Amino acid sequence: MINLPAFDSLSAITGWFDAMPAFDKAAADAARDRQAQLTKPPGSLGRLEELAVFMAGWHGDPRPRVMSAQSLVFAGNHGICCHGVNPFPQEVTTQMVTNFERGGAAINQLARAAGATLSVVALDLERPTADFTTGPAMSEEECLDSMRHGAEAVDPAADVILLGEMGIGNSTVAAALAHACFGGEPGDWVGRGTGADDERVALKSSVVAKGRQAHADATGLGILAALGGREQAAICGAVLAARAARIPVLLDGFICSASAAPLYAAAPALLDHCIVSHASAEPGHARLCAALGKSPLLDLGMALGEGTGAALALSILRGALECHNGMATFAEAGIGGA
Ligand SMILES: O=C(O)c1ccc[n+]([C@@H]2O[C@H](COP(=O)([O-])O)[C@@H](O)[C@H]2O)c1
Ligand SMILES: Cc1cc2nc[nH]c2cc1C
Repeated sequence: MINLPAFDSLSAITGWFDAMPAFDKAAADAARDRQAQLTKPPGSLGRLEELAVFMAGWHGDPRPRVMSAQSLVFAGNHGICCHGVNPFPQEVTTQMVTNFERGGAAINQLARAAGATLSVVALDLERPTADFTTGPAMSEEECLDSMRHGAEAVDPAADVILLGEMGIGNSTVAAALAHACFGGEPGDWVGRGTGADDERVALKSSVVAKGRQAHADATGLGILAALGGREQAAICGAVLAARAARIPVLLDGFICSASAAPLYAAAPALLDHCIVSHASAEPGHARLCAALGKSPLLDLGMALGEGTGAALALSILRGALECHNGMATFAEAGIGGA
């Protein structure tokens, strides 16, 4: 398990932030130097070059490798489903967890294809969070407990962590988190999720507006407890644990990015070791990525969740590191530089 102080209170967690490991600039500079010597025109591997430098800085190693990749899917249920924000019934969360366990979901195929292990963590599915329009979704203790579960699930031996989620109704939760962290109108963050029609989209906006009204004073990790769900809290715990162990993180789509937003609201540098793996088809994701200062790696028109975009991004990351470590330099290949 990764060594972190006890998850005693949300304010105590905020106190850890300054002591979290930072990017190793010397290792990143050495990786950048190597990129300049590889047998290609400078910059011609585009984002792959940035990925290699990013991995070097977080691993503290100019020649970073991905020997072990862990995909983590957190599942939770949500009190706001009582408003009818979800086209699919809430039981689908548990049914999909069974599907993950039997190997039948998209993430099973994509994690295997990308060479990642898959761990699924179901968080108290029989006991949905509370309806955030009338009170906090989670008590501080409930929120801390889910953060702890998320942190404990991270494999300290992993070289990269892929985060994903499953939770019927959580596109409304994600919109509420993004709205509370970054402002704007509820409609800026609400989308169709698993297939809401226009009427249901309008209902989702009104639920998000009521949630914000009910928790207007919430800031930072207080937003996570007030408006989030257990899988969102677990994602935050996993992001913190990965950071403590210098393990880079691939965040999945809209829901996963919004889940991490309260950490950004508490201290923007806390997401420096995270990459947004793909641009979700949910319309609020572009705005959310801009607010987080992240540029998604892929854009495949996907909006599934489960960590599917993160699994696909792992293959890109592997390609980047194969080039970084395996290519010859101009000197080695006897090719004249520019
Ligand atoms: O992360 C995304 O980009 C994303 C976009 C739309 C839907 N989802 C998934 O769909 C579920 C939430 O949708 P809904 O309609 O029930 O709020 C949840 O299980 C998410 O994993 C995920
Ligand atoms: C079937 C189904 C699969 C999912 N995977 C992630 N969210 C989902 C939502 C539904 C409804």
